[in-house]
Amino acid sequence: MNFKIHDKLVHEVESPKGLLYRMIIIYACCITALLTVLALVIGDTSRLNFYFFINTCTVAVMTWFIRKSFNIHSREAHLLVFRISLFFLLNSSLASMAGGMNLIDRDTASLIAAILYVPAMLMIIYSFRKFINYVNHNYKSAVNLSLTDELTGLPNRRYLNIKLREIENRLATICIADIDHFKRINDTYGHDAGDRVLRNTGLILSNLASDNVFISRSGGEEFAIVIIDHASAEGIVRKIKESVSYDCNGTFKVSFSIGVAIKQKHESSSSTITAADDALYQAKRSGRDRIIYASRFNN
Ligand SMILES: Nc1nc2c(ncn2[C@@H]2O[C@H](COP(=O)(O)OP(=O)(O)OP(=O)(O)O)[C@@H](O)[C@H]2O)c(=O)[nH]1
Repeated sequence: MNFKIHDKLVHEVESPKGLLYRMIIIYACCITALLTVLALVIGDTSRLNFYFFINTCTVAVMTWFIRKSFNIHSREAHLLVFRISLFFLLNSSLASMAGGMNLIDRDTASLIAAILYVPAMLMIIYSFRKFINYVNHNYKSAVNLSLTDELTGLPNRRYLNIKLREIENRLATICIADIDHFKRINDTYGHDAGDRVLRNTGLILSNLASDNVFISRSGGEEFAIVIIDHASAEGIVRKIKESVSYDCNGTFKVSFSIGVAIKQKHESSSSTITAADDALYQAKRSGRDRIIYASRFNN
């Protein structure tokens, strides 16, 4: 299978194509060399001082940054804006260098440097803001993907574990719902039919989820439901069971067995899950297609 998983948001190109960035390096080197030669030949050599050294270093750093930015592979427009802003900054430094060496009038040099510097900074601010949005957007997508079950679109087991940690000190009702004889559906009507049942169940369940009702696919044909601080949990469980039990075009019937356990504030989520699992096991043992509450429910 030919697929590639990218593990970076922004890629550094191993062998950069195109000569543009090389041309900028050559341009920066040539202009710096030209300014130095002009200063030596027609200018005041006393100007080749610390100020000159600082400017040369700035130009070298700018050129290095431009080279790095051209080595980054991204089709995002803000990267182009960033590259242009770096080029403006480079020229701003070169103008200031020429002014410092008295090769052009200092006021003119300062004006050119300022004119280039202002749009460069605005473009850097713009591209930085866009870059942050780009990173945040991709981060959100990655988090959503890691917490969502691909087949049903419901929260997955990882998300369920996060939810269980969140409700550690809260009163909640936890249900484990399992499709009855799902293997038979797969074996008789094919794996695709089984997948369709799971997708359809996911669709129905996602419509029943709310701020207080968290519904996830915890594995295979099993769904975990967490009802938080809800007085009418019993009614919700019944409604969920009724909604997901249906007749599939007259060919087969989809039914669920559900085990329910109440989590008291001081109880751990994991012990409640175990109690709900035991209740589910009883529901399966006693004929399936039913809701069984863990004995602690009545305590
Ligand atoms: N189509 C499909 N089948 C799956 C998926 N995940 C798990 N299964 C199947 O689900 C079936 C679960 O079978 P069992 O654990 O024996 O449970 P069951 O047949 O529902 O029987 P009971 O739970 O006792 O009613 C297995 O055949 C798995 O291969 C999936 O994503 N898609």
